[in-house]
Amino acid sequence: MLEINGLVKKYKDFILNCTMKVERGCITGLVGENGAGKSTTFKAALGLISYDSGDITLMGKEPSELKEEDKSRIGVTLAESGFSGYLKVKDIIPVMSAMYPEFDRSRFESLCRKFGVPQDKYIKEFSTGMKAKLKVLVAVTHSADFLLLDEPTTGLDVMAREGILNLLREYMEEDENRSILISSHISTDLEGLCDDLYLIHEGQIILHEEMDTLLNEYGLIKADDVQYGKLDKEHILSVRRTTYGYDCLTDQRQYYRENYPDIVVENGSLDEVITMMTGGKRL
Ligand SMILES: Nc1ncnc2c1ncn2[C@@H]1O[C@H](COP(=O)(O)OP(=O)(O)OP(=O)(O)O)[C@@H](O)[C@H]1O
Repeated sequence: MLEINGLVKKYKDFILNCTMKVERGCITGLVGENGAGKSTTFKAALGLISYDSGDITLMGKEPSELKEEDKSRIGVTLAESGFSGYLKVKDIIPVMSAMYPEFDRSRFESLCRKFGVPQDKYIKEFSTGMKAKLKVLVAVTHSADFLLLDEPTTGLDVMAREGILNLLREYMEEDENRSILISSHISTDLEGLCDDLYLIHEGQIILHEEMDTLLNEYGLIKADDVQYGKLDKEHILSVRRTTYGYDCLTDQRQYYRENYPDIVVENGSLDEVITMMTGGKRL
């Protein structure tokens, strides 16, 4: 669905260097802290910004070659985009119908009711969460094959977040050929949703792994100074000094459990994997 190879985008004090792939039928997550380069990646993929080098193929074409018909098969939410505040939801319905041949008006209206998005109120009077929900509801109601969702859950409360994540799961279940690329700095959003995860840090992809592997094979070793000294470092990805010794991130927790029964090896949450990869010393 999307292939990015050696994308380089330079700003004054920032360089993005990104290679990633979104497979058909998969939900791929892009996680990273503020300013890591998530939105820049999305904008480049959609042809909204120029880039210095690299190749991008979106649904088989370069972004600049995408025709209106191709674009109508993509559902997009961008962090800083949105509808004019001087419109009401009922005003944007005819616009959506004109733009997207497959726009499903009745589903859109029913989702607006379900998610508490008012149809008769100016968008400028919407709360942050209402605006965020509206963007996702538009993206999922025109039979797109591919959703590119940049921070779709930002500003949503816990219940609304869960509702939107469920909506995305349903969207995928409806057609096995669909795909989603979703970014977030909230790792728990991605943990229960994505098949595949990329971690971006200071413009670089520093980790790419299947979610199952991350959750089932990664682990956090808690070693004191002596234990750390004896530890085989072969499968250690990063290390962080602690008050009692060292925390070590491994992608083979079972190996350490079997070979070092005296050392604590925790499963490690996705948050811990991210913190260790971005804040620890990578080996
Ligand atoms: N138009 C621009 N001109 C100059 N620098 C820019 C521009 N757009 C983005 N940047 C810089 O590129 C870097 C990456 O920004 P980007 O918006 O891609 O990050 P992000 O991962 O989406 O962050 P956030 O989670 O805060 O939205 C930042 O240092 C930002 O200041």
